[in-house]
Amino acid sequence: MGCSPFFCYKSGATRQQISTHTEDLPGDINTIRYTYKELARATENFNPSNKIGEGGFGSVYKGRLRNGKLIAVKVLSVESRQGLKEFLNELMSISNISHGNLVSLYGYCVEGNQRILVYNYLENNSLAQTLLGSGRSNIQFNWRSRVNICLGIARGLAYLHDDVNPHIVHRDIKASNILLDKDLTPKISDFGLAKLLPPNASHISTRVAGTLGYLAPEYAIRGQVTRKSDVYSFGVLLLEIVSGRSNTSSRLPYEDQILLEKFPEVTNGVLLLQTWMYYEQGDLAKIIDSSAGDDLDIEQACRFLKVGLLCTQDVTRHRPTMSTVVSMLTGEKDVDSEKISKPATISDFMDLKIRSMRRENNIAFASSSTLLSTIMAHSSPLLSQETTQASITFTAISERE
Ligand SMILES: Nc1ncnc2c1ncn2[C@@H]1O[C@H](COP(=O)(O)OP(=O)(O)OP(=O)(O)O)[C@@H](O)[C@H]1O
Repeated sequence: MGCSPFFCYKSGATRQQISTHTEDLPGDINTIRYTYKELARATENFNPSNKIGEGGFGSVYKGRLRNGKLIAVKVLSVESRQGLKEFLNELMSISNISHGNLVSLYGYCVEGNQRILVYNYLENNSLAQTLLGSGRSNIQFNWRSRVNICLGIARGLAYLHDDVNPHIVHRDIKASNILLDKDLTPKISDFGLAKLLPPNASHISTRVAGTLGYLAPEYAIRGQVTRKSDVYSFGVLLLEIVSGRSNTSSRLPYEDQILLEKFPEVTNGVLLLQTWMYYEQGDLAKIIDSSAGDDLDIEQACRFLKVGLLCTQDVTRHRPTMSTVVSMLTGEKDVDSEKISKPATISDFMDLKIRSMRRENNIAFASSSTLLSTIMAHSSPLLSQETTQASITFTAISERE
């Protein structure tokens, strides 16, 4: 494990102190600085045919360096101020750490308005586009490969949480941030929202960011970042990998429509509640992806699902640490079923909030935008417009009503 001057706070710089002006870039970033010309050459002038993705940060291009190495070049969109902050954040979060289940940052480029990150190129795209995508991928995720993916992500997160000093909370663990190499080894990517936990701090308060469906409720409500908020997101991801379904998908198989009758307020967290429902009925195997392959080990898959339920418990101390999760996934440690109760979903909170606001204000919301702005005005100051993904669901709730 690397311990950079930044991570040990020897540089005296904290994330908050670093301004977003180019000239104030921290000098102790332990990685290669590329010229814009080099990266333009590698990507054939950022040719659209080399574009492999688009995220909140900007566009991602595939490229080849002069030494033949394939790279992924992430170009920050110029107008994105928030992205600029994330650029510095990502750079500092991962430039000095390395683990087999984290993407490797090769370097960066800062020239004029340009801010670019350069990673190793991962051949098999993200879990969101392959396992959970709409049938465009021809990768077969048999059970063995899913076990390796779940374990790899758990190990990568345990490393960030326990082995790096200060500890890192990723804050945006989700299927589109898990990239796969040619052997389907998972690599955690996108450290734009990562937070460094100061030594001895149990949590830090922050503006809420992240992605709906994976957000731990206490983080969404109070903006408190702890390692347990990542554990929650990991739990959701674990259920998605075993079931092959997205937690936020509104497209449910016909036989599962009953779930929406049972929990009519739910617009996301569907998979979580579905898993809980089958767990209560003693029929957990029903949620396992039917295309998990001939090598499926049903007992192991059910254990993974129980770990997912444990990770998404409402009470944070009932969620295991990531190193315990690793032990439970490998079978070294038993899963304590007695600790499993109904998982928490952010929908519980939003529905409650809407109802209590209605009671308080006696209002019928005229439109989704009125609803959204009223919620924002009444919410904890930590809940902000930055929570763009959450906004979508606020809207969805109001439209359904
Ligand atoms: N190192 C890489 N190797 C191969 N493809 C990559 C790499 N990094 C990113 N990509 C591709 O680019 C896409 C966009 O990545 P990016 O991290 O910018 O956004 P995202 O995680 O999909 O979305 P958001 O920024 O909203 O969280 C990924 O889904 C993936 O397809």
